[in-house]
Amino acid sequence: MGVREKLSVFGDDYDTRDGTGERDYIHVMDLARGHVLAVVYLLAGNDSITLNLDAGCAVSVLEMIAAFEQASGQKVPYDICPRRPGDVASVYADASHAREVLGFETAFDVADMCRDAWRWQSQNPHGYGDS
Ligand SMILES: O=c1ccn([C@@H]2O[C@H](COP(=O)(O)OP(=O)(O)O[C@H]3O[C@H](CO)[C@H](O)[C@H](O)[C@H]3O)[C@@H](O)[C@H]2O)c(=O)[nH]1
Repeated sequence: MGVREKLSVFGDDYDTRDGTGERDYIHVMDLARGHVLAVVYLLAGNDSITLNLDAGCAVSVLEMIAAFEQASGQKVPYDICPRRPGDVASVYADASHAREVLGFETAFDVADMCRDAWRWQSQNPHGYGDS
């Protein structure tokens, strides 16, 4: 925010709810907790398995922009641009395996993600810096 003049939204003609790309976003705290549950599972002597840690639902680019505007109280200026080469319309995962095996559930939603991202960004406008 305040660095680029506008956000480029890569395509609004996908076969999705609003035409923009959909992705399955997860709060970093949920992701970390999922990893802890996985370590506990392995330390209990269980075999290695492959599973998804995710929210299990798709959020579009325009929905994410709206959530970020809500969290920040600021307009996010954007342009609709051509599709980005290689992008697919919608990517989301099946969260049921992690729920059944690890008891994993996400505790945070997109509003929480935007709120926490905005708080960090506001407090660290230039990132972590060099120190
Ligand atoms: O400035 C931007 C950036 C992203 N998007 C859109 O936002 C969505 C998410 O884009 P990301 O680049 O954040 O994530 P992707 O899921 O498309 O791709 C990421 O996850 C992939 C694996 O799923 C690969 O690791 C890839 O390199 C990595 O960028 C897409 O619909 C993309 O078109 C925009 O509209 N504008």
